[in-house]
Amino acid sequence: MSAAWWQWVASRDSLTARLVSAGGQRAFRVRLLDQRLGRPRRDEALALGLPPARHAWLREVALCLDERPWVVARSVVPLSGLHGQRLDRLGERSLGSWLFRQPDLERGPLEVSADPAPFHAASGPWARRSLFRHRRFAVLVQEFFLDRMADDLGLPSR
Ligand SMILES: C=C(O[C@@H]1C=C(C(=O)O)C=C[C@H]1O)C(=O)O
Repeated sequence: MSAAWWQWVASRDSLTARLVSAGGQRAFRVRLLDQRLGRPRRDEALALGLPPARHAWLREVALCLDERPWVVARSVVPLSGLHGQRLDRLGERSLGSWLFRQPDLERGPLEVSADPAPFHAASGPWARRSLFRHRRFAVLVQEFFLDRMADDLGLPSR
């Protein structure tokens, strides 16, 4: 991985905040692609330690700068840790801006891959995921960096 991509992929603070800052004059927007109760994929259930058929809250978004998606993300939240948090009300507000305001937030190790997003057609160089915990609330956040981000920021292709 190039050093320029490492800066993005290995960062552990809010990606939303980093995108806003890197975007400069461009307008940041979270575009909601889908949110529903459903079955996580097998690898997601494993990462969360959930029994295979257990339903979870699924949220898929595109993080856009001037309406161009730079990152697409899919988050999976086990229902057992949801106590009154209305994630469906989040809508087009960033999950990160809520998450990073929570006290006692813990973030697990980042897992990196070059897998394409299974829910979006645009391709990209890198993907990563990590588990956030805040008391009993847990969310697996999976972020797929897209080629468009590399083009707009003049980053190397990988
Ligand atoms: C986890 C963060 O939030 C971002 C916002 C997301 C959303 O709104 O669904 C999803 C993934 C993240 O990239 C972050 O800012 O680091």
